[in-house]
This record gives sequence, C-alpha cells and structure tokens, in this order.
Amino acid sequence: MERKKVLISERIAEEGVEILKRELDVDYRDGISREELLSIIDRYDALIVRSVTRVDEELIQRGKRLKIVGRAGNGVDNIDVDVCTRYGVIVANTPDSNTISAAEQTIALMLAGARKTAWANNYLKSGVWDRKPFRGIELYGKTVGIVGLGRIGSMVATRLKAFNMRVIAYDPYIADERFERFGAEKKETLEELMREADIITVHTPRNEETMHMIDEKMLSLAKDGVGIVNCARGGIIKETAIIAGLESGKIAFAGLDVFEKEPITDSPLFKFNNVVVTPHLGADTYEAQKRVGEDIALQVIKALRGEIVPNVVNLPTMLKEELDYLKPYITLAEKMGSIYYQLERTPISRIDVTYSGPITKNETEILTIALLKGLLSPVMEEKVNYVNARLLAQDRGIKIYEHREEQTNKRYKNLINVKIFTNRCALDITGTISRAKNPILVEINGYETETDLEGLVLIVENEDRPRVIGPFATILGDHGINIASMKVARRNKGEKAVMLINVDNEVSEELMDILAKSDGIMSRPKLLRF
Ligand SMILES: NC(=O)c1ccc[n+]([C@@H]2O[C@H](COP(=O)([O-])OP(=O)(O)OC[C@H]3O[C@@H](n4cnc5c(N)ncnc54)[C@H](O)[C@@H]3O)[C@@H](O)[C@H]2O)c1
Ligand SMILES: O=C(O)[C@H](O)COP(=O)(O)O
Repeated sequence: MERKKVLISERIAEEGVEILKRELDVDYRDGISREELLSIIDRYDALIVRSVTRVDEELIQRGKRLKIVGRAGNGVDNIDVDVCTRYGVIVANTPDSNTISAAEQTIALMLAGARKTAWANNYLKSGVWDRKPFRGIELYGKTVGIVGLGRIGSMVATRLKAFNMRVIAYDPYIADERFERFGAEKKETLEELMREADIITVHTPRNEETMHMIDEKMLSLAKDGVGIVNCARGGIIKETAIIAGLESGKIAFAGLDVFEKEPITDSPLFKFNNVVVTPHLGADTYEAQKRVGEDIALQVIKALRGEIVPNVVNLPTMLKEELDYLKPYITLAEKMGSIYYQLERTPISRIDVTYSGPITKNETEILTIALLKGLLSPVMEEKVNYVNARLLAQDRGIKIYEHREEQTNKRYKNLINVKIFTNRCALDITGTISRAKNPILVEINGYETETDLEGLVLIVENEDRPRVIGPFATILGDHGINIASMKVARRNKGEKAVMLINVDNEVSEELMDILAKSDGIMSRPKLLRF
C-alpha cells in the first residue's frame, strides 16, 4: 500500500521527524516559500507547521488530500481553524508540550527587564565598565499582574510566588477555585489589575477580544514605572502604546518575545535600552521542542490511521482519561448513526439524542458528532469526519437536539437513544456497551433485542407464529450463510416480530428475494453493515 505523505513546513525536532518516518513519507521543507507550498500542497495527506506558515482558505482549498494540519506548538492564530473545519481538515496542536519553556522565558524576560541585563551586557561588551545606569529593581515584595491564568499564566504564578511576589490575576473565564489553587488574588476587571500591578505579564490567546486589550487608555491606569512582559502573542499589549509609555516614562521596562508583525528585524521598540527583546523564543528549548515534535508526530500518525487524535482544536477538548472512557461509546454512536440510511432514504429533519446514565457526567458532544459522522458518511460525496460532521448535518437542514438523563433503567448502566425524524419518527434506536466493551443495540422501534453491532446483521420483520423462523434460517443455511447469533423481538404476542441476525457471510440480492418470499416474512430483509 502506498505510504501517506506529510509535509513539514517549519523546523521541528529530529525526534518527531524520526517517528513520522516510521509510517509516512516525510518531506521536511523548513522555510518553504508560500508559492511553492501552494503549488505542492495537493500531494500531501498532512501538513505540520509552527507559527510562521499561514494556513488559510487558499492553501486548504488546494490541499485536496489534506486530513490534518498539525501545529507543532500551542497558538493556532496562523491557522484559519473555521476554514479547516468547513473542509473537514483536523487541526491538532500540542498545548501542554511547551508551556514550561514559555513560563520560564516569561520570567527570564521579567528578570532581564528588572535588572537591565541585556543593556548592561551590550555596554560591557562594547568595552565600557560602568555600573551607574544599570541599577535595577527586585521582584521580591512586588505585585505581578497576570492577565490570563491558563496553562502558562498559572505556571508563571506559581514560580513567581517563590520570589515572594504578590500575585494578582485577571481571567474572566475561569472558576474562582483556579485562582485559589495558584495562589493568585482574583481581580474582577483588567482596570483593577492595571492599577495595582508593579509588573504586568499577559498570557491570553490573541483574538478579537484580546488584540490591543492593553492600549494607551489601559496603560494610563498603570503605576508610573510599571514593567511589562509579553511572551504570549504580539499585539495583546498594543505596540504603539508601549512605545508611548516608554517615551513618557510610564513604562520602566519591557520584555517582549512576540510582536504584532513577525518576523521583524527593525522596530521603534528596538531603540529603547530598557526593552529586552527575543525573536519568539518562548518555546525554543531542547526539551520543549522534543516534546512538541514527538507529540505532533504521534497525533498526525493517529489522524492518518483514522484513530482518535487527543488535541484536536476543532473538536471539544477532553482529558485523556475521559477520552479513554468514552472511546467505546464513540464507536457505538457512530455505528448507531450508520443504521438510518441503510434502512431508509427519506431526508431527515430532526434528530433527538438522549444520553442516560453516568456517561452524562462526561463531554457527550463528541458522541453526537460521532453519531452524525456515522449517519452522513455513507451518503455524502464530501469526506465526513469528526471535525465537520455537525456542520454538514446543519447544512442539510437537520436540527439536532441533545438530552441528558442521569438515571437509566437498571438493566443497562449507560444508554444512548436516537430518534430520527422525517415528517414522523422514522427510526428509534437505543444502544449500549456490553460488559465485554462491545457496542450492542438494545432496542429498535420499540422491539427489545441485544444485537452486536459488528460485521453483518440481517434485519427482517416476520409474523409472530410457529414455522416462520425455522424455514427462514434453513434457507440461509441452504445457501451457505452461517448464523453467528440471532435475536427475535416482539411487542405483543401473535403480532409482528423483528429478527436481527448476525451472519458470517454476505447475502446476495437474489437470496434476499428468496428470503422475502419465505412463509410469514413481512418485509424484504435488509443487510446492515458495521
Ligand atoms: N512565546 C511563545 O513562544 C509561546 C509559547 C507557548 C504559548 N504561547 C502563547 O501563550 C498564550 C497562553 O498560552 P496558554 O497555553 O497558557 O493558553 P491557555 O488557553 O491555557 O490560557 C489562556 C487563558 O487566557 C484566558 N483568557 C482568554 N481571554 C481572556 C481575556 N479577554 N482576558 C483575560 N483572560 C483571558 C483564558 O480564560 C485562559 O485561562 C497563548 O497566546 C499562546 O499562543 C507563546
Ligand atoms: O504558540 C506557541 O506554541 C509558541 O508561540 C511557539 O511558537 P513556535 O512554534 O513558532 O516557536
């Protein structure tokens, strides 16, 4: 079989490249030009980038084979995630692999700014021994204001506590418990933080809300002689406001690892001695790059094998343990979803999914997505995957409603019930996971069963009376079809029943015609494939 191909457009660790090479054809093209990238992207199944490569609609449109864009790092602001979602391309990153390095770089810049290290270094190397201009300040006893108490912000907080700093933080999106856990005093507004902090460091993503969130007006609230650090993304602290602050003396020092435009080799910021700058080096340590490279390589391989990828940006986020627990239910939901179009062809207007049992304590969104993927994959030309399944269902006018019930009936611990509506309820199925962790169907349109959703399943309606099932099974046997297991379900004695038969062999259309004519059979059998 032809090996799948991955293009790496920026430098990643050798360890990651080696992992990729075990399974894929790797084109390692660090620094490839935009034009060349656009002209060859249609040859690849995966693209690995860092923060420089612009992944936009033009690129994704041309990447006809692309299944995944792997971000070897954290921030995805160079990737149009919505476009990737629309085209069914997975975007995965490595959010936990470089956080320690970014936190340490933040503190390095803070100390370098407070102690004028870079400026003194330049002075001495130019042949001047002079200590007067370089008197700095201690971090000890000062107040640091952290904007964004996420992965990196919280690491910065715990490390600065060791310097005996008072830590205050502003992050409107996290629970109070997180402030307590990291020993940070919660500030309700950014304005409050600006007024109280001696040094301000930002650790939010860059987006519409955070771009220029610290501007001239915000900075005017700060203490005179404030220090600022930006090791997150350029522009969260507006650059022209920093320049004005440095000129007026409002800002005593700045440590900047990131810039509004990158790469940048000339900036008015560079003329200030009290500004220490680095060219986006937050994640550039051997340790972080090794972790990042290995992590993204494994995710790309998983995605190309069709397996579940842990850090998909365009899917709900889940902890590994949660994902492990949900995996069998993801398979169940996808198989349940695949049943409808194997039985019916009428367009769907609405789907109601009900999750019941302890499973509801988890992120069930991924199960609904799996269900929609299973439903749409057989009938759509476009590739359907976990990333675009919901969007494609909505585009087809299908309304999706989710319900959760903490309790289930005692017989089964967890249940997934799916009702599919056309202008009426066209299919009502319930499934669960067996003790052996296999997906099973426990009810179909009010008929109770226990059928393994595995391989081939014949489904047929029959009269509930003697001499129907036996002859039917005999016909199968006479045609070399082995029955692996069989369930017959009825609602009321003597009325209609449903047979669900796991068979080991394909059933031809000719044989279906013969089976349909068997005595007491009420519908043409259908063969479900799982
Ligand atoms: N310099 C580097 O090399 C480097 C390395 C890694 C990460 N980063 C950047 O660091 C930043 C933080 O990364 P992270 O992994 O800690 O992210 P994260 O998602 O774990 O944390 C971000 C935090 O910001 C908060 N936030 C969002 N909007 C906010 C707002 N308007 N006001 C206040 N808080 C807000 C969120 O609630 C969250 O807690 C990102 O921009 C990332 O791209 C830079
Ligand atoms: O978001 C990140 O992971 C950091 O900013 C690092 O970006 P880089 O991979 O381009 O160094």
